[in-house]
Parts: sequence; structure tokens; C-alpha cells
Amino acid sequence: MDATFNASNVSALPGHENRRPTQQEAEDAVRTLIAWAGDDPTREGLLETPGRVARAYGEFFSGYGQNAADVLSKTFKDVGGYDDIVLLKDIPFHSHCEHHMVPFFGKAHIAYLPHDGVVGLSKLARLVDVFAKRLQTQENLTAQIIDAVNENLNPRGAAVMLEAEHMCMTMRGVHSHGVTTVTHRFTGVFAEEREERDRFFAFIGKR
Ligand SMILES: Nc1nc2c(ncn2[C@@H]2O[C@H](COP(=O)(O)OP(=O)(O)OP(=O)(O)O)[C@@H](O)[C@H]2O)c(=O)[nH]1
Ligand SMILES: [Zn+2]
Repeated sequence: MDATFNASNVSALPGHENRRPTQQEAEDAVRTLIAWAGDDPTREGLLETPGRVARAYGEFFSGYGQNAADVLSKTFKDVGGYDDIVLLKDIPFHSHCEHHMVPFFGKAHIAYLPHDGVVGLSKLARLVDVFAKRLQTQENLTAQIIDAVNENLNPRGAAVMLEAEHMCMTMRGVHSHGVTTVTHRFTGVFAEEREERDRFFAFIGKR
């Protein structure tokens, strides 16, 4: 995360002009939240918690230190002339909503019709993580994934669908359990031809 940390991201944070907050400052912020929640950050069980939370944040938000172009940089053309749909379904993802900073999680389905070669299958799952491991809305996550596929693979078409449960709707607020939010976007041939969209839905078992 350090390597690509963009200091301008925190320029609006008083006392942090042009620098990333230190680990110590992050841990102090966690202690403040613990006290604000009503507990005692100095009691034994909570002493190491700020450090753990900071480390966990490093994992939850590791996407800020990654970019899609790196993940999708290596493509293969030696695929026997295969140019039909490539589809990964049920890619699990965990993200955090940018409104409440609590998790939303579910499955992503990504398809593309190759034009300039194909990409390693694991890279599409990694691509989801590049953007999921940031503060997000589900709509933005959907758009960023398909934009990255288009920019880096130049396919004849791409399709992305996300299905997720938002803990900010389950654990708090409206307390609506079991609600699945579905977002999707189609580009190229998938946007133009209903038949291709229907194939996508059929492959992911939605019709
Ligand atoms: N469109 C969209 N909304 C989201 C997403 N994640 C959370 N939200 C919603 O963001 C909204 C924020 O609404 P606000 O009224 O500003 O905040 P709030 O008072 O905490 O809202 P409630 O959740 O209704 O209690 C809520 O309706 C959330 O359900 C997302 O990925 N996409
Ligand atoms: Zn939320």
C-alpha cells in the first residue's frame, strides 16, 4: 500500500497535509472509536486491538495499492483461435460500502468476447479484488470492473453482474435481512445484441 499511496488523498485531513497518517495515528483513531463506542481501550482484551484493526484495514483496503493494468497486462493469443464467450461465474468478493464502512459481499460474474487474445482466468478474480478492496458502492464497483476489462483486453463485448448483501442494510438501519442487490453492465456486443445477453444470463443460471 505504501508504494502507491497518494498523498493528495489526505490533503484535506488536518495535520496530515501531503503525508499518509502513521500506523500510530491510525491506532490512536481506533482507540478513540473504542472509547466513543463506550468501552475502555486500556483494558487488557482491547490493548492489542488497535494494531490488529490497522493491519486488518491494510487487507480490507489493499486495492488502493494495486491497479488493473498490472493485473491484466499479460494476455495469451495461442488459444486455438477460440473467440467465443469466456465467462467466470460466482467469483466471491468482499468489499466495504463507502457510506458506513461496513462490508458488502457476494458474487461477481464476468464475461468477455475475446478480440486481442485472452487473459489468465485468475486475473479476472484478481481484478475484482483490485476494486473491491476499496471503499465502494456496488454500482461503482460494477462500472470499474467492466471499464478495466474493456480498457485492457479490448474485447468485442463485456458483461459484468454483481450480486451482494449489504451489512449496512442488515446489521443496522432498515435491518432488512436476505436482500440481494443486483447490478450489471453490458458493453459492445453484449449491449448491442439481446442474444448475447441471453447467453450470458443462461450461463450464469439466471434464465
Ligand atoms: N446505491 C447504493 N447505495 C448504497 C450502497 N451501499 C449502501 N448504500 C445506501 O446508502 C444510503 C445512505 O443513505 P443516508 O440516508 O445518507 O444514510 P443513512 O441514514 O445511514 O441511511 P439508512 O441506511 O437508510 O439508515 C443508504 O440507503 C444505504 O442503503 C451501494 O453500494 N449502492
Ligand atoms: Zn452502507
